[in-house]
Amino acid sequence: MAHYDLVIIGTGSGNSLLDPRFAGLRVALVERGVFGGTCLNVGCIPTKMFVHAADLAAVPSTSSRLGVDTTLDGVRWTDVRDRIFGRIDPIAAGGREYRQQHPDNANVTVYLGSARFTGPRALTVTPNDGSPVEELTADRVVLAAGGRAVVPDIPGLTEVDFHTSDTVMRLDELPRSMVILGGGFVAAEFAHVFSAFGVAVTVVNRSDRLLRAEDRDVSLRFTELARERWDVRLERKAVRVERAGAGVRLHLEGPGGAESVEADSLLVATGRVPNSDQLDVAAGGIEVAPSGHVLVDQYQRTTAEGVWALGDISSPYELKHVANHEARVVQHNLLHPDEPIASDHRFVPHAVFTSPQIASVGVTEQEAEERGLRWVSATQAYGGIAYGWAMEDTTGFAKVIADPDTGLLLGAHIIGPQAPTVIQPLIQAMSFGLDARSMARGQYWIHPGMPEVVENALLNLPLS
Ligand SMILES: Cc1cc2nc3c(=O)[nH]c(=O)nc-3n(C[C@H](O)[C@H](O)[C@H](O)COP(=O)(O)OP(=O)(O)OC[C@H]3O[C@@H](n4cnc5c(N)ncnc54)[C@H](O)[C@@H]3O)c2cc1C
Ligand SMILES: NC(=O)c1ccc[n+]([C@@H]2O[C@H](COP(=O)([O-])OP(=O)(O)OC[C@H]3O[C@@H](n4cnc5c(N)ncnc54)[C@H](O)[C@@H]3O)[C@@H](O)[C@H]2O)c1
Repeated sequence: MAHYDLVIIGTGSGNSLLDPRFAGLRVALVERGVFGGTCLNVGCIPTKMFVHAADLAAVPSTSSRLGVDTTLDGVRWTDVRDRIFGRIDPIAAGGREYRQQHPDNANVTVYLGSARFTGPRALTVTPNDGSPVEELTADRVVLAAGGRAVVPDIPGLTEVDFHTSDTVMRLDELPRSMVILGGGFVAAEFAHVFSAFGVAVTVVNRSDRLLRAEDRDVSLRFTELARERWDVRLERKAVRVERAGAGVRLHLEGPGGAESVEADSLLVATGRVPNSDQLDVAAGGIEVAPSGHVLVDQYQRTTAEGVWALGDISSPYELKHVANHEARVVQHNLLHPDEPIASDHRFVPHAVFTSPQIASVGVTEQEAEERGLRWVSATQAYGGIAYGWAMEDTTGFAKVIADPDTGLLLGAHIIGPQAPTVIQPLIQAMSFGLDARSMARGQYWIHPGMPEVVENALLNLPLS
């Protein structure tokens, strides 16, 4: 049995905890999969690299409106794929080698295997290479073991070849058609990527609109635009899956009765669950929410003494910038146990890198209503600002929500070009308590820049 000062489970955001300040501690780092975790290997980074390529491939579908006729001569899928993973895979391997071999990490032992609790701060690690199970104990443990894609219990699903976000980016060739089950982040981003590359995409969704968690107007606008690009089947329940030649057939039930949809490939994009069950955290005295997320306090401490958690295993946000923030909090609290700092989850933004892009921070109008807040809102179309004219944009808008008395921003929701970039000054204003009027009139806004959509939305607010 090996004893450590600190055991970290998971090398996504968990790997970023270690720096020279931990050199005096005996540390074990446990990883069962590819070093670097979800964001680097199968999440944010490769998806956005595919999205950028897809945006280029989509240019001909929009440029002729502006009098510029272009054509897409082809998408060399394997070149797109190999450029992306040719960049990412060496980073993952380099990260592992650095922890395993570099003198900076003389105090770090890397275990490549699956960790599981057997008692308070006591674990087994089952090595990936089949060597004997190791037992570890530690003074302190950090859970950074993330989550995994959910595979719903649909009859026949496990008998066909299907993909999740873990595998779909490494396809050998582009399919002619793809059915995507789900209507959230992953579905919206991959539907854009594959359809821009020429794949006929069908999206099957349970509810009556896509990206349902977004502001209602954003979700409705996105659904309307999605229906123009993809075969979108709403309010459908997948009841059975079967092979159809080399592809798959999904049997659906919906408002119009029974129907089926066939495609060369199937992408299951129905959410993620935390990996707390596979770690058997209960054996470590660690409590979880009904969703499986490990319960943490404001300092990222779990219910077990000496055990911290961060990122997707404990955070319902399931976003990398949240995991990074929480990792910095845990890092500080491990180094300075007598002066702990709290995580700040007040203004957590997110973006969906689909087409058009979507970004959001703070409450929606629906949430403001439910919470009984005093609020006003205003909207500005991209089409009403100069850069929107340049792009001939007819569908994008920015919505801001504010307290009518103080002018403090409560939320912002943008659908349109560069939404994740355009929203950033609003996140800053909310984070630093800048009111809408000061924000709009207390600074220059570059003319004619895209952020004028934000300036005008702010000026449109009916503040008292
Ligand atoms: C397709 C996709 C696209 C995404 N795009 C974005 C985006 O654009 N922006 C954004 O903010 N977020 C995005 N996310 C979410 C983001 O990737 C996650 O929020 C983030 O990676 C979580 O980091 P983490 O450190 O908590 O967990 P992870 O990065 O998942 O790391 C957990 C690690 O723990 C390991 N592990 C798990 N169980 C065990 C065990 N028992 N023993 C040993 N090791 C174990 C895993 O192998 C993994 O390497 C995306 C996610 C997906 C799936
Ligand atoms: N740009 C980003 O930040 C980004 C991109 C991708 C993923 N992510 C993260 O990854 C997480 C997972 O993404 P996701 O799209 O898989 O989840 P999601 O929660 O966004 O969407 C899941 C979708 O699947 C549907 N669904 C759930 N169970 C179903 C079932 N049994 N049958 C049919 N439909 C079902 C839901 O109605 C929903 O439409 C997200 O929570 C997000 O935080 C973030």
